[in-house]
Amino acid sequence: MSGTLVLVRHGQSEWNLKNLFTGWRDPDLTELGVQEATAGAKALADYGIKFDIAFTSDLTRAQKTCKIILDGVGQPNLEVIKDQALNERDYGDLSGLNKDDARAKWGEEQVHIWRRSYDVPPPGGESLKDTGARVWPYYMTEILPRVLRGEKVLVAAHGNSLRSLLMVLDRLDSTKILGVNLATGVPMVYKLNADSTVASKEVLGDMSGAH
Ligand SMILES: O=C(O)[C@@H](CO)OP(=O)(O)O
Repeated sequence: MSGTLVLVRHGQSEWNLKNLFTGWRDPDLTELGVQEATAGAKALADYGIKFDIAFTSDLTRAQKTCKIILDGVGQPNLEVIKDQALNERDYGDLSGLNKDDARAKWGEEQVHIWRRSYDVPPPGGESLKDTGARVWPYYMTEILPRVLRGEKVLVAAHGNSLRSLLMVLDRLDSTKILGVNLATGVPMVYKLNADSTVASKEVLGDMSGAH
């Protein structure tokens, strides 16, 4: 067994609350989002983990979640690497639109395909496959080598950038990933084998309400 990889989706953002497609737009966390990140931090503190390094995206909601977690586990000064490779999937022309308005305009099924399918991009945006094409190489070159060296690594990122990583870690194919939703602020603790496969996965919280 080698190191530990902790993945966490940012807490609720202002645009999650307003039900808007967000993508690369940069809203802040809501008060609830701060509470969710704080609860995730407490779960990790209770778990007893001390990180060696943290990664986050170029977006405020993930960076703040990362900071809240590091403060909560007593590591406020830990090095944090920020990279847009971990950004949310770019929602293109849908960015800033209301998700219910989009359903009324294009239909429930089309919107679900844009939101959760593997390889159908929203107009002008990235599919999950496109997102993976930047997340996976970044994971392979920057994150995984540290885990394989035995480090404990935090990744605070986004629903879809993390879904693309889950396809690799949980061996989910393009059909199975369709039904996967991540709750905000709930840490997923992976222990990896030396060959980079998953030895164990523990979810520190409730994923059931995720949508
Ligand atoms: O709006 C977004 O960028 C994402 C995450 O909130 O939405 P979805 O759940 O549709 O992937």
